Amino acid sequence: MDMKQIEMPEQKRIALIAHDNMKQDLLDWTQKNLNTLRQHQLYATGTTGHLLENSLQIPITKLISGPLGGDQQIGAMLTEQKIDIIVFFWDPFEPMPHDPDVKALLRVAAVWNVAVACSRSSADFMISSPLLSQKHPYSVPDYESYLQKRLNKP
Ligand SMILES: O=C(CO)COP(=O)(O)O
Repeated sequence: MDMKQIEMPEQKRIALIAHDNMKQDLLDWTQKNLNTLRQHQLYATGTTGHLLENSLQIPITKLISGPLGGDQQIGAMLTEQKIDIIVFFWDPFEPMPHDPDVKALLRVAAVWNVAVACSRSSADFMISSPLLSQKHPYSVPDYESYLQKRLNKP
């Protein structure tokens, strides 16, 4: 895959998502990191977003609830570079009706080189990174070049 360099803005677009058994963990983590998180733009799936907004008292752009397609909405945003970072505390012990959507989100995040933290420990490393408050050059698939190659195939 041909890649091209683009730049993440200083103010990151951060998606926050947690499955039901992990929501308290995400609430605790966001509370602890509120001063950092409030400097960025926050997005969340429906239920997670409402719980976080009530608890943190900061604005969060809420998408639809995960089982109804929220993971896919975030996945679509990744393809347009509208989300820079995902903190997703998914539940490793509980099968979900929308497991294919969760897998799809994690795959698209890998395709578009999006930073994903799936545990509290990785989220701690991410939130304390100096890159969080800086413009950050990184590479994403070069779609124009990808398309040209496909269209020029014999
Ligand atoms: O199910 C989810 C992610 O897969 C999260 O959805 P909710 O935030 O609506 O609970």
